[in-house]
Amino acid sequence: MTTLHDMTHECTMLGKMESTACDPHHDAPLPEISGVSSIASAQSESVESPENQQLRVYLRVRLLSKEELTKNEDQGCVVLESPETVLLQAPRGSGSIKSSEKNISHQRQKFTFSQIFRPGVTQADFFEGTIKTQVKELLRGKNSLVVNYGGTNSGKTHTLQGTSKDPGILPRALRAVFRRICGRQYKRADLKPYLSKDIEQLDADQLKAEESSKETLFSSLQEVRNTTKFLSLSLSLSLSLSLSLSLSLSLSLSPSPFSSPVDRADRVDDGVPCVFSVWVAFYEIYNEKVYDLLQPSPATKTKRRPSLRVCEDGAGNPYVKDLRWVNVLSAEEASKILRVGNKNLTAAKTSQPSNRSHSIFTIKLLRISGTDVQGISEFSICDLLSPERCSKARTLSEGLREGGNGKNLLAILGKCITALRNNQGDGSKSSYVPFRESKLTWLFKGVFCGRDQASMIININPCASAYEETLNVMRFSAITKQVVQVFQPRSLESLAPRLVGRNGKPLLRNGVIDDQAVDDCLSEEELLDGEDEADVSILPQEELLSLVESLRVKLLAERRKNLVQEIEIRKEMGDIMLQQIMECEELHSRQIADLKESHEEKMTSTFEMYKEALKEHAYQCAVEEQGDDYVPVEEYTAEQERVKELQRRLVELEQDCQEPKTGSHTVLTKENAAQTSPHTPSQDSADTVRYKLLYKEKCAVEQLCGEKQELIVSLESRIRELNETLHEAGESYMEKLAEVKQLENSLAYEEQEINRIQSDVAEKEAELTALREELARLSHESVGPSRPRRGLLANIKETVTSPRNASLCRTFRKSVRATSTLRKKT
Ligand SMILES: Nc1ncnc2c1ncn2[C@@H]1O[C@H](COP(=O)(O)OP(=O)(O)OP(=O)(O)O)[C@@H](O)[C@H]1O
Repeated sequence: MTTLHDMTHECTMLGKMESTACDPHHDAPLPEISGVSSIASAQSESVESPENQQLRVYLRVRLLSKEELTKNEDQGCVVLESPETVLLQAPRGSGSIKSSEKNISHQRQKFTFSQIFRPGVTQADFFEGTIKTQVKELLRGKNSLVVNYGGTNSGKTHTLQGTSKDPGILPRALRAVFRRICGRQYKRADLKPYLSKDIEQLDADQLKAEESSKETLFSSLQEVRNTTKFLSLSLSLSLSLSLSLSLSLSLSLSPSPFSSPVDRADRVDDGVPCVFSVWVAFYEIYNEKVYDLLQPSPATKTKRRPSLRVCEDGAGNPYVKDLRWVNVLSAEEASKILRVGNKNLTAAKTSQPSNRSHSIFTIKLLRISGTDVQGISEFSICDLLSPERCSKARTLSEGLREGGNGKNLLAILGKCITALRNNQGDGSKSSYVPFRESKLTWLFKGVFCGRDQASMIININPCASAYEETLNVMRFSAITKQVVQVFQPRSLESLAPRLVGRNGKPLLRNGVIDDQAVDDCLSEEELLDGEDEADVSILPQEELLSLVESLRVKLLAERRKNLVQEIEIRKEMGDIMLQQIMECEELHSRQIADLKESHEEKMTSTFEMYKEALKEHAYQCAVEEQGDDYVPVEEYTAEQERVKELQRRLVELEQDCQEPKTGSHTVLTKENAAQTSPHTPSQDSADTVRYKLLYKEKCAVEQLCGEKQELIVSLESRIRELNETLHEAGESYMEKLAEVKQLENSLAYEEQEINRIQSDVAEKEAELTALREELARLSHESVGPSRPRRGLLANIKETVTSPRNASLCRTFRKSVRATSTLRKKT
């Protein structure tokens, strides 16, 4: 019962892990069981030092075909900057360019990867650089997952399966496994994987059935029939070989790429005397339903393929119930299984064209020592459906079923990875990792709990026409790249596989058959089967019956306990999810209210702005229409006020004017009345005095008004006179101004004249000086015998002495004098 208790405890631990994902700072030691084998302790060494490593994401860029090159698909959309960095550049005319014309950063996006493989990389180099280490780890007992992802026509199949001449990573992984276990293969298929981490021991009948079903599976392959002769020949040869020679049989059966000589260094040699058994399974997840690809497709289209359930074992490890596991003895056999699965996959696709799915190929490796299974490890390769196909594949009803319920696998995968990344951020947060939302994430929850290794291969197509899809794929991969995987210490209980009977109860303990466990197994069988219970009753052993009874009670109690725990866990998860949903809802409603408020404010201010603009526009239009006749509103209002004031004053004045008349009239009337009606004398005299006073006042006011009127008239006439004078003065000023202008013009003219004359004078003076100099020279020459003057000299003499020239000089002097006088005047 110790084992049962430990399992329950671990189940609770897993439950916690599930709701909060893994806590990288969780150091609490997990329960251990005593008496573990050497393999288990070897594993515990690595357990003690958890290894943190980033989820490795590899990028492979597909080679462009000749056809694509002629279609000008190579527009440099994918630029490999370094072995880790790639730059995506939107091609001309793409949607990205159009939508981000203003934002250059949208046109060029950079992504980093663990490693980038150039288009020309060989399949062998790609395998060596990516998952080879994971395959090695499989042989050391570690579970791992490889996710192959990419857009349509991006080379996913080429990367995963390749061709017979140039195989992809999956055939190479199978080959590597068989190469490494070469010579240490467990040839019998009597130890079979059961549930998630357990082993079922097959009896002779089961073994026969297993072998015949494998035969049937292989015979379903068309090509197997074609090569039967060759295989039977090889098999007969192999049977005649000794055991050591038969180790290389798998290689001799393999096609050329698999026939390389066995590398001894590659073999597992850890000093532990154990052998290995390899089992494979191939299944697909389509529309959240799991289908076994090793089960033949139904013959008729109307018949549906049976779907399988995903369950969890007692330790909380998920597994596909009733999945077919096939024992393979060579890489060639494993490849055949792959081909059978592919065939069924294609058949399913043909029957339903939209039926595209995520397919998973799993290798389970059993490490056997004697009759004891020492360890079991798993290596899965998942081929994810391309994002475009994913959306195309979903019809309306499927979309409602899948998308409407938030069951889009890629979205969930993204959510799980994001939650895992958040949890690994600073360790303070613990987001809920929703791996149960999809079958795929549930099946590989070990990865999300940080127990198992994982890597991702991203395939991209560098064609310009595939740019948008490539960008989406890269964005998805960008989430995964940031995840740091933290390998949690595992309980040794979970590491040690258990040999179980048909009922799933462990039959082995520390390598020897546990009689008690076998008894328990039988008893449980009886518990579950009423008919068998009747058989027990005929057994003579009373003790056995009482033991059975007590075990039944205990089993019931345990089941109830498990159920309560499950309910509690579910409730806790439900509460957390509800809380998160409510928080999200509250946050969203608050955001919506804020947005509404701000939008309303913006709308009001915009409305006011438009109102003002409209008013201004109307005003401008009115001004333009009215032209000179336009009177501003303010002026018009002021004018109206003035008119009102004048009217009021007019009324007052009229009243003022009427009152005295009425008064005098009243006086007169009263005087008449005094004559006619009998009044008291004192009253009459007071009234008379008052009226007289009023009359006097009225006369004084009238006189004052008259005077003022005269004054106004005289002032007005004065103003008129002054205006006239001003007008006259203005006119004379204008005249004077015109005269001044005229004078200025004439002065300017005179000045021009003077300047001209001055320049003439200067010229003449220069001429005169030259003549004088000439004269002096001539007079100097004339000291000698006088010679008759000729030409110019004779003329100069005449010019100097002639009276006409003397008068010219005088005129010149006069004009100079006049000029200087005029200058003085101005
Ligand atoms: N690295 C490569 N080198 C050369 N050719 C390649 C490479 N990768 C893919 N191809 C070729 O490109 C074509 C498409 O590849 P593949 O069928 O593997 O794409 P896919 O992503 O699986 O397509 P699908 O969308 O149908 O799933 C094939 O003709 C394949 O041979």
